[in-house]
Amino acid sequence: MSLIKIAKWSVWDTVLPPIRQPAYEISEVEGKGVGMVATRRIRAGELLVNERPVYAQRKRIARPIDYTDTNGYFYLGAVNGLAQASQNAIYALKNSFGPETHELLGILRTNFLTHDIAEEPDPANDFVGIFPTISRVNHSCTPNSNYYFSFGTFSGELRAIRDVEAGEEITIMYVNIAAQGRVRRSWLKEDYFFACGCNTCTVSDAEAAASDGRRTQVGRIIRTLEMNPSEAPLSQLELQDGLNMAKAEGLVVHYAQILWYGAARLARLNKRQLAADWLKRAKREYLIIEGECSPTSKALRMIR
Ligand SMILES: C[S@@+](CC[C@H](N)C(=O)[O-])C[C@H]1O[C@@H](n2cnc3c(N)ncnc32)[C@H](O)[C@@H]1O
Repeated sequence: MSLIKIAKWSVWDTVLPPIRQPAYEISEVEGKGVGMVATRRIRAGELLVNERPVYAQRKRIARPIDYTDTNGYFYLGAVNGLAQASQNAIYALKNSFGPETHELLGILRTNFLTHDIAEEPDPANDFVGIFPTISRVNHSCTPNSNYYFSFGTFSGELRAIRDVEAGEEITIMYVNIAAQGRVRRSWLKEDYFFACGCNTCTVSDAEAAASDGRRTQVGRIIRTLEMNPSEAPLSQLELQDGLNMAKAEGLVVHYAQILWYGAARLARLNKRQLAADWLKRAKREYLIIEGECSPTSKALRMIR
């Protein structure tokens, strides 16, 4: 994708819809730096933030060898060319990396969120960007909100995925939360430098083992479905179990994915009535997690 092509995107003429009733404040959250906290009751599906990235790049860039993590030159060159307001927004963000990493690079790596650069997402060509407000949202292994990148408006969107009470912290997932607790915590420590103390990570050993079992199952079912939903070697019972486990774990996004992909498998198994019911439910769930303009929500629009 060339820069000239990107500069000509009609999306730059679109004005992002204003958020009429702000629902949060950015304030200190004990042991986490700052975070986003609800200032009123929020309903599942409510759009909390929509913003364009102030900086974006390919996730993996080949760098000349004289550009190191310590001198940060490569990134300085790019960021120094941005408008002053964008630079200020970047430098105001948290840096969780130590002194061996250049400050700017530390800030970028602490706050990057992945986004798409084409209508059809290309996992082999991931892009990452800096979204000054959404970057303030902390992690939970059972988050109450979802970060979604809308290619149509080229903006990051933050939506509540369940009802949130005033005073509750707004959270998203930084890593694959269908992984086992031990694995999630090692990723979070390695990439974000914190020990996760969320409700899911601070239960008894017996509860943790049960949760790990359910999450592993949910992860396996989604990976199997994603490859080829209708031909996935999964029975109706396994799909139903996966759905129940996603629900029990509060994994709202995974729950929606099992409904959506699982419906194709159910149709292939000749469970047409159930498949139709799952599509109806998937439609409701995708409106909550991604809003009405996402490709999946659009595909589900005709479902009554
Ligand atoms: C993208 S920033 C989030 C906002 C950040 N708390 C701040 O003060 O700007 C990511 C960093 O926030 C902190 N963080 C995020 N989630 C956390 C959590 N659940 N517990 C402790 N620290 C967390 C870690 O320092 C992490 O590297």
